[in-house]
Amino acid sequence: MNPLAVLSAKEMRAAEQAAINGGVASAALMETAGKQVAEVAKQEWSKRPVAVICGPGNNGGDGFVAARLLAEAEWPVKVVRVCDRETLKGDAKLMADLYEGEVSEFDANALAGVGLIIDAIFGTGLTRPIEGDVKTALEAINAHPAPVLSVDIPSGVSTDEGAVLGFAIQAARTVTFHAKQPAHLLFPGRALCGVVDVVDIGITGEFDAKIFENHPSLWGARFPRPSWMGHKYERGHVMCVSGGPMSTGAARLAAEGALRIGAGLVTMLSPSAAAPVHASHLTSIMLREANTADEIAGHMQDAEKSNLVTIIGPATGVSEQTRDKTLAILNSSAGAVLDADALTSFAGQPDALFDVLRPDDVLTPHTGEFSRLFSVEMKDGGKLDAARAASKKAGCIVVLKGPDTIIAAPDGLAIINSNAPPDLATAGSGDVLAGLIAGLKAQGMGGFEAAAAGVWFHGACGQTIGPGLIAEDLPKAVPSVLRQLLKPLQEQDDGLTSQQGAQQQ
Ligand SMILES: NC(=O)C1=CN([C@@H]2O[C@H](COP(=O)(O)OP(=O)(O)OC[C@H]3O[C@@H](n4cnc5c(N)ncnc54)[C@H](OP(=O)(O)O)[C@@H]3O)[C@@H](O)[C@H]2O)[C@@H](O)CC1
Ligand SMILES: Nc1ncnc2c1ncn2[C@@H]1O[C@H](COP(=O)(O)OP(=O)(O)O)[C@@H](O)[C@H]1O
Ligand SMILES: [K+]
Repeated sequence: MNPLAVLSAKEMRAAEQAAINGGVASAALMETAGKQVAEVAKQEWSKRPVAVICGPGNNGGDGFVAARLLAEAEWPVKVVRVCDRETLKGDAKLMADLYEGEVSEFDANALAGVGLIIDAIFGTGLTRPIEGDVKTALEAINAHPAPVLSVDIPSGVSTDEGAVLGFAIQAARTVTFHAKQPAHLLFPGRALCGVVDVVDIGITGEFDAKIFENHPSLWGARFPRPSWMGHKYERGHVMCVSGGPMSTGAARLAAEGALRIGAGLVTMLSPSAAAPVHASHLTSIMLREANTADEIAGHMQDAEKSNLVTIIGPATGVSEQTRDKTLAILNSSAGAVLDADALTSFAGQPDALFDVLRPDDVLTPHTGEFSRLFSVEMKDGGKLDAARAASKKAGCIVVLKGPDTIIAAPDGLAIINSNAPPDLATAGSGDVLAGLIAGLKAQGMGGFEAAAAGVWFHGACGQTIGPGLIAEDLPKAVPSVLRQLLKPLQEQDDGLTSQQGAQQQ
């Protein structure tokens, strides 16, 4: 299975069942899961008194295995149950029976003197909000100074959404099995996991995953590189629609993003009143006047000369005019990246937009713009489903931005980004992202891959700059990230070329 695949709770159960159908005993899977938890505890912490807190299901079963193996390694172990003994069944009961030490019920003294807490209370089987005695136990765990190692997922976090159901454990580290689940990548779940270890427990076989964690190995093979004999017209053309004279910076940031990521030509389409402002700033980016939707449509005819992608939205203003200009782009043969005001201009009449979007067009809303356009209230943990549903509804690629940006395609495929530092939460950074995506799309990447690559690049540039980042820095960081990304790909190519040479000799 692709190591970047992200599985839902249902898919995890299906993968587990497929392994069992293939001849692996379910108790063997639990034994390996508990063993891996004990191994991580031993690797990460010195020997110390450990409390293993076990819940009523198989997550608790993993806890009993870890407790047995840590006790065998002569760790001082205390097992604490947060359920009635009678509720344990199947493999969890088997593992509880195999544990020979004392098991107590959770009370005020349960955590006295411990230096590590293993949270095996709830995993993928959490079905309702945490309350009552269980909540009291979780609160006591979070209030205790010892670090927490969570089994599979911090108890209280919903696997498929990453939302807190009532109350949740704050872990220092989380050991999960076979593949990550959405909650390991989506906030607030991601922050509650601490460091995530994905460990093998013997589940093999292919799985038709629909969700992936963003990484160059998903799209690196299609990442554009200039060819020896190439010229600028082969590297695509990005046009960027500017706002009025007092709102020109956002469009320039987008244009610079597109140029830096390798678009052969970038042209600013500016209202006449704003053209002198752009003229005093732009050098390698070309400038043309375009005041009306008809004039924008005229410029879109350049799509016949080279692969043209047009960005509209960054500081273009929320207006009927922006709506008409957007429709002019979508009714031409130019590709489109729609951001900010181009999206909000269709709030209240989204069908006028959805009716003309094409499958490869890209929308890049932040959660506010998303809520306005798709008329959904964003709630914690609802992001993945919301982005996938929106993509299907709009019939194009949707990039729902934030610390855990989702890239969704109408066929249900989705990528969750995980490399963006919080320094990116600064004015204009989203404008640069629109430019990066458009620049990659103009160079021939499909909308979904261009969006995933652009979002990853944006995060990598953010990391390169770090604290103090302003949006203007992002395009300048592109060359060093490009160098890092393309070097391993170049080495692969060189290896291939020398092998071919050796074969020919
Ligand atoms: N998939 C795999 O490959 C492998 C999975 N493995 C492990 O199995 C784990 C999943 O196990 P699981 O399905 O038994 O669910 P789990 O999370 O233990 O909890 C279910 C129990 O909690 C209860 N309950 C729920 N919500 C509650 C609440 N708010 N407050 C109170 N009670 C609540 C619920 O009760 P019910 O809803 O039925 O009333 C039920 O009794 C998975 O995370 C991993 O650790 C590994 O062993 C091996 C390979
Ligand atoms: N806390 C955060 N951590 C990481 N990235 C973030 C965070 N907040 C915002 N971002 C990223 O910063 C960019 C902000 O874009 P946007 O909200 O459109 O701002 P602007 O319109 O000012 O450009 C998006 O790419 C988003 O994913
Ligand atoms: K847990």
